[in-house]
Amino acid sequence: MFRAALKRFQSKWKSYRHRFVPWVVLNLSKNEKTLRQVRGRSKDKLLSDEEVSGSLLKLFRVLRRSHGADHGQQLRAVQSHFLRQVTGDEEQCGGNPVCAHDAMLQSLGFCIDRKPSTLHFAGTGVFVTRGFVPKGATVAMYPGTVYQAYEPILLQSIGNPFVFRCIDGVLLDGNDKGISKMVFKSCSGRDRIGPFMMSDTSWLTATPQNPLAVGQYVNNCSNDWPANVCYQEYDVPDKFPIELRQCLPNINYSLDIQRPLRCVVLVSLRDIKAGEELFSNYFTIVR
Ligand SMILES: C[S@@+](CC[C@H](N)C(=O)[O-])C[C@H]1O[C@@H](n2cnc3c(N)ncnc32)[C@H](O)[C@@H]1O
Repeated sequence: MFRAALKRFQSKWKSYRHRFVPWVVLNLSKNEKTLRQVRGRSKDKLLSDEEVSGSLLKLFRVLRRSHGADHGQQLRAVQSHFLRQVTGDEEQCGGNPVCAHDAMLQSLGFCIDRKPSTLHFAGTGVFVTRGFVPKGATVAMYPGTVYQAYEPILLQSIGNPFVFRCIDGVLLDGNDKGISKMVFKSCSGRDRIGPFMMSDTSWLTATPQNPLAVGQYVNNCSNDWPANVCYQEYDVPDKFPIELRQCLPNINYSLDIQRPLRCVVLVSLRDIKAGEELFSNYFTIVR
């Protein structure tokens, strides 16, 4: 009898696609109405991988171009920073010489950023701060270390609400503190090809260079606040330009993984205006 109950539990558990394990255990019964159901894995993708690549490349190219301009501008930026301190004027974009948010607005037509959530006791959330997000846009990325289903993550996952699970069991640890942060930095320092880094570590700070990389802070929807974005897996294609991989906020935990890098993006389910908070669905059932 126990075995039958265990089997039933296992098959129900396996049908969940995305889950932040502690959250699901504690809240599933409260939020049954907000479950997202899809017919099969292939039906779950709202955007093709090519469309996701298209948006990322558009942003990354602008970011890299402005970064290239950085070197020439750095001295001027330091001078103007000093001047602003003297005159008391406010700096834009946390003091970055070139504003990542401007690059985002220019390339994607909107900006997102972290702010206290609209929901009580939900901590930080992610908001559209400028521009307009049309339905079916790549709105954010879920940063973090990528663990294959068979790799150990026990230590990093204890009390960690940022461990995201894909349907194939791949895990993304998007925690920007403690041991998770140390692991990401160490893997990122390890992987480089020639002069090129293979990932971006700035999502671990308050001012990510890739402003999309705040998706781990998107809160779960509720009955009053329906989901306006959903998660979608994106395997980085081989042809993704090597010099732009340094903008990707994901890295494999192990060096010798023989499959494309797994990223997860958030896609808008409807048009979203400036001022609105992003809400995803922490529970998706694949039937
Ligand atoms: C992936 S984190 C999201 C970021 C989180 N808000 C923060 O500030 O760190 C998931 C955690 O956010 C909180 N959270 C997410 N959605 C929520 C909601 N609808 N109501 C209350 N808390 C929520 C829960 O504490 C959950 O464990």
